[in-house]
Amino acid sequence: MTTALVWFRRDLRLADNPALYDAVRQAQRIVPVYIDGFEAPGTEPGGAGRWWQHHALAALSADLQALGAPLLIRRGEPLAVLLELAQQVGATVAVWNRLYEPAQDRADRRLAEALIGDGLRVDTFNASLVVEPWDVKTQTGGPYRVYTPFSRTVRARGLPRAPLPAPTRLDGVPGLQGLSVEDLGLRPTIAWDAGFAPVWTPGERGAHQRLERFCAEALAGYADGRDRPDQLLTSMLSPHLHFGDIGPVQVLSRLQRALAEQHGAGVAGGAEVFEREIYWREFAHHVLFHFPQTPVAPMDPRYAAFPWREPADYADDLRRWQRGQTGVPIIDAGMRQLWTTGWMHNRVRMIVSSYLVKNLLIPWQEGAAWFWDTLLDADQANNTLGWQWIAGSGADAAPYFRVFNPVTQSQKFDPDALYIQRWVPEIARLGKKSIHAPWMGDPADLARNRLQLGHDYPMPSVDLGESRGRALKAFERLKAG
Ligand SMILES: Cc1cc2nc3c(=O)[nH]c(=O)nc-3n(C[C@H](O)[C@H](O)[C@H](O)COP(=O)(O)OP(=O)(O)OC[C@H]3O[C@@H](n4cnc5c(N)ncnc54)[C@H](O)[C@@H]3O)c2cc1C
Repeated sequence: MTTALVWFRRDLRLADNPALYDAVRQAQRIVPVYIDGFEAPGTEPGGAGRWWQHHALAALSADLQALGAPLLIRRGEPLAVLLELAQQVGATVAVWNRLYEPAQDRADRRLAEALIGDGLRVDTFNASLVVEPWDVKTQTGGPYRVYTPFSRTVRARGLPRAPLPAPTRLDGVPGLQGLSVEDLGLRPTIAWDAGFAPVWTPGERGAHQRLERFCAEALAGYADGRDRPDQLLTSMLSPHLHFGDIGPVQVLSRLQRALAEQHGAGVAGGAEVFEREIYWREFAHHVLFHFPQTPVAPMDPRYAAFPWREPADYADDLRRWQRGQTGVPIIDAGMRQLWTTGWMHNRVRMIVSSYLVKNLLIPWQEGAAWFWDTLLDADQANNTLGWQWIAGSGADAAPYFRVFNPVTQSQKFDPDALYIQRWVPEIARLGKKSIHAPWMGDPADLARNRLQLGHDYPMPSVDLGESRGRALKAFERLKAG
């Protein structure tokens, strides 16, 4: 009788899980295992991510229990844990799904070699990308640095497989002792997570509910509405994709079905744009894998000399940005949405990051670190790509002279100020002319609402025009060398 260890990591699902699928085909007994703290240095989840991990693990654990092979949770060095467990249950096979952060990939390859050296058979699979980073190359044989040719090549290949079914039963090994999800202490001790549960259902079922809602209610309006933070037109699948509650092959296959079942230009256009976003995620993983220094250093080395402000000088501005107290309503709305729900709309992520990096001249790494701790979808590939894109130093980045004007962005993408009203209640009653930029607002409107700037709501610490000019000069000096 063959016994296989199935090592779960960021593939917290039963359906379309190639490692689990393979194990069920080649072994009679399955031991699903999760190893606390398996992450390579630099990829450990932040506070919000740990909350998600807790709940997604609890959901997976219940589902595995129902199938007959409970999730065994252990703690320690993966090599020691897997070897000890293999010996304990007489396993001859270990399987897992690959991860692509460079440090994790290196650690996994070393681990596989060591396990094979100890006589185990090791099989690893792709569960979380359409195309693995080493599977596509430019015509000259190097990695892609530009999104459009990357996505053209990858999309032309189509999906690598149809989604795999979930097992209907599993034969486990009875009597194994492990930790409970609760023992891992993943939930915050200070209750800053109260706003997460009303919005999110981590785990496989929650992911499919999101996807179904998106196809039924949002897909047709996605192409036009995805930039509107006041509307619920994006999928909100990002944390589910990060933790592998669902995989991109499942998402794109469902999209194809929606296209076949629903008709109309809206759906076709929405599916086209949505698919492109999924391929931005693929691109981010490709770039991170081939440019492993990018989570901490600019991809374009010229930017290493960028004249950022010094920490002692920017500490106060950084704190105001983090707390949603900058005095610029769309920025504060976004930062408060992030703190409360663990997620921020993509358009607003671009606006708040541009403000931090360009208007405040604070290094993008500070923003990336805050996002890492507070985003439920914090993902080294996507977060790095997003921040370097905004800073102008990354792959296929926004040109350095593109400085988002938070006021015009706010007027354009939150035209009725519903998003601001929701997240910045202290100014919610201001009229349309004042609410996007109270410091330039109608004094009578402010007085009518008994709103004293600097007292009831902050004054911005920088002038938007001047700070934009300061950033452009700094970028020009850098370019001139
Ligand atoms: C500064 C900055 C930091 C970011 N940090 C992260 C992060 O840590 N984790 C993260 O998942 N996304 C990050 N993004 C990308 C994007 O904002 C989110 O993926 C998106 O807002 C998630 O919402 P959604 O699932 O409703 O997206 P949808 O619009 O429904 O898109 C579907 C999926 O496509 C992928 N996607 C969409 N936009 C992007 C993008 N620009 N880059 C890469 N993948 C994308 C996501 O997996 C997303 O779930 C960041 C963007 C910026 C500007």
